[in-house]
Amino acid sequence: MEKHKAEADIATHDQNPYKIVKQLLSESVKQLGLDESIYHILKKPMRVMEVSIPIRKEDGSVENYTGYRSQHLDVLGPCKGGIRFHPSVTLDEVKALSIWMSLKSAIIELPLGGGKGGVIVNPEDLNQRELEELSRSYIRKITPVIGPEKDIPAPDMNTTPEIMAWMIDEYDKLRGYNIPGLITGKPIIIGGSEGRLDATGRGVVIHIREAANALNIDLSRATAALQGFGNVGSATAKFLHESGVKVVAVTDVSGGIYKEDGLNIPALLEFIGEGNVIADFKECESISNEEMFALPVDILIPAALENQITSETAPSIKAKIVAEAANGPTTPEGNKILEEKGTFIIPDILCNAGGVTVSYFEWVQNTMNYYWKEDRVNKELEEKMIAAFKRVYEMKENKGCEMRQAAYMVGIRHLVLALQARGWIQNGDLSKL
Ligand SMILES: NC(=O)C1=CN([C@@H]2O[C@H](COP(=O)(O)OP(=O)(O)OC[C@H]3O[C@@H](n4cnc5c(N)ncnc54)[C@H](O)[C@@H]3O)[C@@H](O)[C@H]2O)C=CC1
Ligand SMILES: O=C(O)CCC(=O)C(=O)O
Repeated sequence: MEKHKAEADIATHDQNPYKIVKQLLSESVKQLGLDESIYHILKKPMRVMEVSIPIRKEDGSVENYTGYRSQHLDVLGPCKGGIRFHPSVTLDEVKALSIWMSLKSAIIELPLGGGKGGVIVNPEDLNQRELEELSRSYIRKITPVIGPEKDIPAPDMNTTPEIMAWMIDEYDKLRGYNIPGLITGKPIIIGGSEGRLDATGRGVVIHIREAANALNIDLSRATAALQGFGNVGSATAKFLHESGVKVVAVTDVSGGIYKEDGLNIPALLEFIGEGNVIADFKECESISNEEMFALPVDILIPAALENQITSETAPSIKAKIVAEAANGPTTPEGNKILEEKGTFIIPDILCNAGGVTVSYFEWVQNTMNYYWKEDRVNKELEEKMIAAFKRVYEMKENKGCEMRQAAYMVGIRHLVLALQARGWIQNGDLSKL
């Protein structure tokens, strides 16, 4: 076991998500009164794979892309987590995302570990054939480390059910038979789950509702602004609108739109569903991310990238609730500023856990080869989200800390109990847990 101090190991974190998550792990291990060795166990993924993915482009040239798969810890069950296609993917980002997956599953008490994958690529630079080749080739390269009992990928930024279908098809070809439990977030016709597409956004809005109840905020009079209108952002907007919340601003990579008396969310969903971008939606004012963060709304939802709420953007934020639908949207400096203002933060590892929860249901259905109706999926999702919110909120109240520390402590507590049961921690004093 390494003996050096956690503080020295972390050094300055700037905006590196791996350093940020290590800092949070270290603080939470200390706050739980656990031995520092627990931090040293949790800080490192158990396995990381880097692959090269040469693709023949349409013009005959070959481009060699880099991909990763990080498996953090499988003491609770097989690793699980999405695959991201994005030009800013780094190994440290994928490692951090895999640690967040472990914590997320532990908070929800799913029998799953944490995994995450990524390829450094801008999918907009590829045509459909090249994208399919990249997806199939990536899965071929990581085949030795994945499987329904080892590590189960799923969608994340810029990856879709169609991409999941290519990936599982490639894996099935290599293995020689149909293995639906390999990947979740698949199209329903080949074993996907009802409700998975909307699950992350549905979960985000359940947590917003629980937070609003705790803060005595009437959602039918509340306003919201959203960064990101992809899988997570669009579903979040839909359920917010259905809950009576007035969504006044939305941004995506093309730009942003604002309407003081509320955007027409059903029309916007239809418009985006037809392949358009936010910036082209008519009869609204244009707005930048920075302007949107500063709006006098009740709820602010980052649902795109990491490191959006920073020392620069946080001071202008007026929202009472920040619901982190994205992974890692707030830097430690941004977080400190929000906490000082008394903003209620629903941390990513709790807020966006609806996705992996329904992915878990999909994997269960694949294993049983028996498929649930959407009502059952949504009901069981709701139960798990409410129970997880309660666990984190109670930890916050008991320890007198903020929601983020509470979520880390709930996740770490669950992981530590599994480590102890497996004999990794011999004589640990876990009585305070
Ligand atoms: N898909 C899922 O089930 C889950 C996703 N997440 C997280 O949610 C976040 C979003 O993921 P998805 O919706 O799946 O990705 P997506 O690829 O479907 O959508 C991403 C959205 O972010 C927008 N975006 C990109 N750069 C932007 C910028 N600079 N400013 C404003 N908007 C920008 C894109 O235009 C797009 O609307 C990520 O952090 C992801 O890790 C978390 C849990 C589950
Ligand atoms: O659905 C899954 O298995 C994972 C979703 C994911 O990547 C995430 O929660 O960040």
